Amino acid sequence: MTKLSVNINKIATLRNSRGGNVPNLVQAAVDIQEFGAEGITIHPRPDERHIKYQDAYDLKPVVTTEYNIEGNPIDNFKKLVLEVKPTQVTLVPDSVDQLTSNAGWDTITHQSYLQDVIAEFKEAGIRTSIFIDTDLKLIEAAATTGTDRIELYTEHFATEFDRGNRDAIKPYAEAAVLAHELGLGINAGHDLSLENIQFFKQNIPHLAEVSIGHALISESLYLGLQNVVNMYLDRLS
Ligand SMILES: CC(=O)[C@@H](O)[C@H](O)COP(=O)(O)O
Ligand SMILES: NCC(=O)COP(=O)(O)O
Repeated sequence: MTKLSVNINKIATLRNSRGGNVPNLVQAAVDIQEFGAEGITIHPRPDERHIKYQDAYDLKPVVTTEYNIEGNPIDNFKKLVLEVKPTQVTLVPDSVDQLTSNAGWDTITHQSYLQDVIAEFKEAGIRTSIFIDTDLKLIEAAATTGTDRIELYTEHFATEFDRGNRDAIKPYAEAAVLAHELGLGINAGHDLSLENIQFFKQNIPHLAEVSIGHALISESLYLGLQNVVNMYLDRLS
């Protein structure tokens, strides 16, 4: 079964645009879970452009499914995650000012750093995942970091899918097969959408979770949030 974790960053973007509390992020998380989503994801960036650090604390009591906090493990982020204790932390090698996530970890170069950070979160009882590309050498090195899971970075797949290139799925399928053989759980995310999610799901073995935000919230502007959540669940079933 592949769990749908809804990334609510873009709801926070809308909320912040007027400086108040509309739409209410906590209520949105409650409703999204009632609509059937199996997780809530947030990505508090250092500039708090959308999710604020306080949101991570405010959401903790209402996320009764799986709570996934994503980010670069800088000191403030590590402190936040260790205090909030979500179900899962997903480590992403983002720089402070980049527009969005655009690369996975170099698990070879950063092997010892990742080992230390992952050990700290695992010691706190938090499941770990690391954002990664499909390079098989990087997948192999991910296994020795001690991480519970990897999150396949799916932007390239989504871009190629839009161009009609269905062969772009092959590196992701190969990476998933290797990761499973190495004992790694498999998540995926970035630019997944109603258009591409079913094809992705059908071709990726052992897919435990997808985290989807930008497309899902954009699609909800036209089709409604509850309807879109259920459309994703149908495509993932
Ligand atoms: C790691 C990942 O792919 C998502 O967390 C994505 O980065 C969302 O971040 P933004 O909503 O800031 O684009
Ligand atoms: N980890 C991916 C995520 O949380 C959402 O990415 P996107 O769907 O906003 O591109």
